[in-house]
Amino acid sequence: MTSSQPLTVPGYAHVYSGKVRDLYAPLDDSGTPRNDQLLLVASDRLSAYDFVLDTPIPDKGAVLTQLSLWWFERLEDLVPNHVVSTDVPDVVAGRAVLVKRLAMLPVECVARAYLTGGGLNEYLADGHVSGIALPEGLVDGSRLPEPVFTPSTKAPMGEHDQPMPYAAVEAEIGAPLASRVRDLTTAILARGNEIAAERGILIADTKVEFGLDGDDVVLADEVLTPDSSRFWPADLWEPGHPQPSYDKQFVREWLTSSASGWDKASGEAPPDLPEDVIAQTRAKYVEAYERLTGRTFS
Ligand SMILES: C[C@H](c1ccccc1)n1cc(-c2ncnc(N)c2C#N)cn1
Repeated sequence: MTSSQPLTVPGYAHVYSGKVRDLYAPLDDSGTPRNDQLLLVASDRLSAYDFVLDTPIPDKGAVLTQLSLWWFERLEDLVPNHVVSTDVPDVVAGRAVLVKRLAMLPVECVARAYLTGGGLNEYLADGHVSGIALPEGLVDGSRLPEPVFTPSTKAPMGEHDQPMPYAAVEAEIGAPLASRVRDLTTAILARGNEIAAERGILIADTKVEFGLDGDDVVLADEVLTPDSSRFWPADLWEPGHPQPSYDKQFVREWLTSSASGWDKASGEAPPDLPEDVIAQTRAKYVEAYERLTGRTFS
């Protein structure tokens, strides 16, 4: 199998591939794809600087899948989720989840507890983020008084999501649903930080996706993973400059060092990662999982 062809999963038909995850549909007895469930498969692929690196990070897919399942359990009092089963084919054991197929809302629901990235750029331009006025004097990494909802569009693969004014969310999905997903998104991040901070991790921001099951709003996709969120080591938090990434710092530092021979501005794909960077990055994913869940990754 070349890296460009999706994995064959017995009993499932490939539906879609994202940067680091793939979607499959279960087949019914006649071999026809069912329309009531999906299989979400997390790969070991890692995305950095808008490139999907050729070098996989062993067990990344499994660690992030198990972490997301742990968070779903801890968020069930806030919102139901789409998980149906973790009984999946051996070829994707531990890194796939059978989920209920939902009518997905066309909004990337982002909440920010700390100011950085695109939110910081918006703030520096006019003191607001997503149209919400923030206190003066904030800098890169500043903690916000409370999590802020900063939705964006669902851009096609390879393009960047665009900030979506709250009024546009209301126009798209209606005011009641917009209010519901805003409140849920900020509550999920607040809950995540309550738990993560006790374990030495700050979750600066997160992206969640919701779908509808009839009239019910259901939490979908993955939740509070280092792929959907910015994880920062709490002991290194220092507002005023870019914070080190909990999980991607080794990759970023090597890729931007002279050792890689890569020029980020060149537009060329990054080189393969050396074994030590792969091992260190794997260890950080496992460490984040074990610190947050208190479980041993196996
Ligand atoms: C963006 C994301 C994706 C995940 C994994 C790989 C590529 C894309 N995605 C999720 C759905 C989706 N559709 C219907 N029901 C659902 N429960 C879900 C979910 N989750 C569609 N796309």
